[in-house]
Amino acid sequence: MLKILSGNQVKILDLNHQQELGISSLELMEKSAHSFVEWWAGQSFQFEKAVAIFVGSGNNGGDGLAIARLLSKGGINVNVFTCFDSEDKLSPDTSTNLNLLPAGIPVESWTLFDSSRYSAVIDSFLGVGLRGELRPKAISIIEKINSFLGKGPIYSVDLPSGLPSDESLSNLTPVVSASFTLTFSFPKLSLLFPEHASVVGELVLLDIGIPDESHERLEGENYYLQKKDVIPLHRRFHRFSHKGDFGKVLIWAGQKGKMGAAILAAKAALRTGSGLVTLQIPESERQIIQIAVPEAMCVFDPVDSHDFDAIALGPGLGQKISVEVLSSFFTSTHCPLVIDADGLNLLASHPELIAKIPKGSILTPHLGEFSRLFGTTYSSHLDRIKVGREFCLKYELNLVIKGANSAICLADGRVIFNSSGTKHMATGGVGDVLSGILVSFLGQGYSPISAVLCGVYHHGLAGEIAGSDYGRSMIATDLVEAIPESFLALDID
Ligand SMILES: NC(=O)C1=CN([C@@H]2O[C@H](COP(=O)(O)OP(=O)(O)OC[C@H]3O[C@@H](n4cnc5c(N)ncnc54)[C@H](OP(=O)(O)O)[C@@H]3O)[C@@H](O)[C@H]2O)[C@@H](O)CC1
Ligand SMILES: Nc1ncnc2c1ncn2[C@@H]1O[C@H](COP(=O)(O)OP(=O)(O)O)[C@@H](O)[C@H]1O
Ligand SMILES: [K+]
Repeated sequence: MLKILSGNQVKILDLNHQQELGISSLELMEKSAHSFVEWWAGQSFQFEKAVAIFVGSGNNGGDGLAIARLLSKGGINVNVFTCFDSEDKLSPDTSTNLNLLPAGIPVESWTLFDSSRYSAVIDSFLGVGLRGELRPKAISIIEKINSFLGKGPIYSVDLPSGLPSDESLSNLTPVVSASFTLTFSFPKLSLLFPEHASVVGELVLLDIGIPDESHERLEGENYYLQKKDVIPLHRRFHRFSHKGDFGKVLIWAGQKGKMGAAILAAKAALRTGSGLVTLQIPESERQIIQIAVPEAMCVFDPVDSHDFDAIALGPGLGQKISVEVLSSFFTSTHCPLVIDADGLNLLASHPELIAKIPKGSILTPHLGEFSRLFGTTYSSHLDRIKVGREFCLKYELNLVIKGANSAICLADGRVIFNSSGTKHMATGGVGDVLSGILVSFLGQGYSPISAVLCGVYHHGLAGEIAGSDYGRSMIATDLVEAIPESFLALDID
């Protein structure tokens, strides 16, 4: 899995890579620029006017100068705007790239930028080298770049200029507001925080040939989960596999008026491959379930949890369950649980129960549920992750902090950011689907860590697949129906 490094570690990563493979920093810069331009070529952009490229004096600026040269070579009209006072200040590779710039490309000071004369802007002013508070001139440059907002797309190279790589900012005014951020090698931590969504825009990760193992050798506990990581985590079944092998799961969900949550979770569990799905629901609501999900069975009284391989608790459940019932359920249950929605709200009201949750269980709060559970309204994702990580280590639980790039805090202390998903998933019931997927993997005998990684990844991928068909009209049911395609995409049968 790809380790997310800090901005400070990038230089060490580059140096190690140079020493091991004999690739110079200049060659790495060239690779970065090539990966940017290749992505650009794949987008088939058609711009009437020129592309403005803002370049700083560090290596981020060097990337921009190499990009300017390559785009110009490809027939694109580019104009370079320098954000430095004198060429003496340039990093060595940036200086080399300035000298390599073809004579025909206009090079002017950033102060001369007139936003009406360009179709697009490339922001390669500041990258991971930003340190401390922005200086007044840098703020003016960022404001100049942002004067282009509303006139066309802004493509930020590595990071939106002004955004520190590892911090959470409460005030985003002096940060470039990118339409796309194209980041090299690994996503910088701050690009994954919801509070920065408005400046990061669409996030694109560009491979520059540094293998995951080179990242792994450096310190850190944050990772980025991709398709290649989850494929080997899947269990393979054979010709003689029977429904018992695929697990018996219980979903304790639903109340009058909220049976949709139970239906979505049950369908998702079945589509993920569960052998047998049983719903624990109020008896008055049984007909809804038996008609909507004929494959599922129903029980109406508390059951013997030993009869199940995994149990999900919470979707649409309401909060009328007594603390005594919940406490004895946790104490008598030995299989791992998935706890979502009202299950989490009940825990928030009775935090003394947390210690009784079976080890390895998966809790899936969205940001609101997270704040309720941890008793404070968090505005910084960095704080959420820190608190979530300590919680998981203390109680040996796994926590999915849901949203774009859901952050998965594992019981072993790692924090894993998911790469799959789409904004079209922000619609009611999509979280219930996740509960069904997760309990299904647990029931199929996946370890809690494999279940949470496979589950969160498939959920996002199914969201992407359904989103590409339905766009903003996508509903949670579409995501359930896309689960089969997400297995096909990973070649899992
Ligand atoms: N493996 C990879 O990821 C690869 C990374 N590569 C690229 O290198 C980039 C990192 O380059 P880097 O280290 O040279 O730093 P960079 O972001 O250009 O910033 C330095 C500039 O910021 C300025 N500055 C700093 N603080 C400031 C402040 N508070 N307020 C105002 N200004 C401030 C500082 O000014 P100075 O303090 O020197 O006056 C200097 O001008 C990385 O993001 C990626 O794009 C690729 O080329 C190769 C592979
Ligand atoms: N913008 C987004 N990008 C990617 N995934 C998203 C986005 N918004 C929501 N999601 C995902 O959709 C699900 C929503 O869950 P939740 O808020 O519990 O919904 P509900 O309670 O309506 O079922 C989560 O898994 C979350 O990660
Ligand atoms: K930048």
